[in-house]
Formats: sequence, structure tokens, C-alpha cells
Amino acid sequence: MYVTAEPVFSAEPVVEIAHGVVGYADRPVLRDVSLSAAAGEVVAILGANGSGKSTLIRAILGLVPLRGGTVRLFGTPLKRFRQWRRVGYVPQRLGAGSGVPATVGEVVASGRLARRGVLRPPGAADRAAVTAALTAVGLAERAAEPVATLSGGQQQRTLIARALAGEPELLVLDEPTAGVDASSQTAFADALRGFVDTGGTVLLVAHELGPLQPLINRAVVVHDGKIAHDGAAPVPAGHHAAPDHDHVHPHAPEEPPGVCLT
Ligand SMILES: Nc1ncnc2c1ncn2[C@@H]1O[C@H](COP(=O)(O)OP(=O)(O)OP(=O)(O)O)[C@@H](O)[C@H]1O
Repeated sequence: MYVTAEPVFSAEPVVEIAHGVVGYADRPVLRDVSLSAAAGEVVAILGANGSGKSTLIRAILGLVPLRGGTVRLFGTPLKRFRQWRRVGYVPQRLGAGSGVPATVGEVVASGRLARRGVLRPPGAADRAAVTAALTAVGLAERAAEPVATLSGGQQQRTLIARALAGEPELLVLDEPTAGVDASSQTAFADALRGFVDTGGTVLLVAHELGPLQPLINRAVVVHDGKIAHDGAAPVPAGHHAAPDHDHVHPHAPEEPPGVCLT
């Protein structure tokens, strides 16, 4: 039923949705979706606008109810899952700076709350995790600045740092690089690489993979309420013809075939 990219991953899925059915009002969006991701996998969720990519990850996180099927996180049925500190989520277009007079450092530090609890003051481990997360996204120098003064891409990186600061095992990202400048995309790809190198699992919705392409070891395409493809990541047109293409695919030893998304 599933296609896993590499056989070395541990047997128990980090994320598993089986025969998921989701809709809004009387409108079905996902009709029968099954997907699982093992520890260490970086899964890109692709598909046309409105195909249900965001709905899929929101259903996996319990943010929209399932009308049918089941979801498990780290082997536990969603209804009984309480270990949310193991999950970092960056929603689409949150707008970190909108009306919030917080500094970059404060926003990132808020990512520790689920881990340390609201009433306990931050300790050395909290401060170290915040610094590491800021460094990972290339914003260590900007910690004292109000988020509102940052570019959209830098604000997006702030949100990703906030998720990383919680030291999650699973990162769920909804279009993390949409509308983000090239340097922020590269900084984000570097941060994600660091996360994956320490064994993290990533589920991300994307339109364009861009600098993330080498990190992706599996792509899932949502089409017509179902999973239309589950396997190798698509290769951008002309990619292999580029003079600087060196045929190194760190997580995908076999050359993946191209995939038509629409
Ligand atoms: N809260 C909601 N209430 C009603 N309809 C919704 C809601 N959220 C999404 N939809 C609809 O469900 C469908 C799937 O939306 P979804 O955001 O999951 O798609 P997507 O693939 O992530 O799209 P995009 O690439 O444009 O972000 C769309 O037709 C959308 O209009």
C-alpha cells in the first residue's frame, strides 16, 4: 500500500493516516487518503492549488476532524495522543509580525513553552535551544529586533526557528518557502538539513521544492481527493541538463523519475 524510499527506516511510522476522509460542510476534500512516514524521512506533499494538501496535514494534526479513517502519531491514535512537544508545526501564512510587538528572540523562545511549561522560568537548556534554533535559520544576529521589522522570508524563518526551539521529532511545515526570498530559502534548507541529520522527520507542503530538493526523499502528490503518487521526488525540468548538476542525491540514491503534478 505504501512506498517507502529507503528500507533502513524504523518499522513504526511517526505519522500514519489510513483511509482518511475529510471535508468542509458538504464538500469532500480528501476521499480516501493513506500515507505513512517513518522516522528520518523528509516527505514533500505536492499537488495543485486547492487539492487538499493543507487539509491533509491539518487532519494529521487533528486540526480538522476526520469523517472516516484513522490517524496515528508515534504509534498512538490521535484521540489519545498527548505528546505534542514531539511535534513542531508551522502553518501557512501565519504572519509572525502582524500586530505582535515581540522580538525575534521572544517569538522563538515561545517555542519552548510546551516543553518547559508556562510557569517555570527558562533555564540553560531553554536558552541553548533558542540560540541553536536562531543560529540554524541564520537569525542569531537579529534576536533583539522586533519581528515586524523583518522581511517576510525572515519572519517565516523566525517561525521555523520557533518550531525547532521546541526540539521536536516531527516537523510539519505548510509551504515554508512560499513567497520567501532566495537567501531565506537557502537558510531554511540548511536548518532543515541540520534537523534531518539529527534524525528528525519532516512532512512539508510545497509548490516548488527549490533548494529543498536534495533533502526530499519522498514525494506524495494529492490529486482529486486521493494520493496520486507516492515515491520518488519529481526532478525539475532541465535540472539534469544544468552544467552544475553533479548527480548527487544524498537521500535518494536512485535517480527518481519525473512526475507531472497537474
Ligand atoms: N476552513 C475551510 N472551510 C471550507 N473550505 C475549506 C477550508 N479550508 C480549505 N477549504 C477548501 O478545501 C479545498 C482544499 O484546500 P487546501 O487548503 O487543503 O488545499 P491546498 O492543496 O493546500 O491548496 P493551496 O495549494 O492553494 O494552499 C479547497 O477547495 C479549499 O477552498
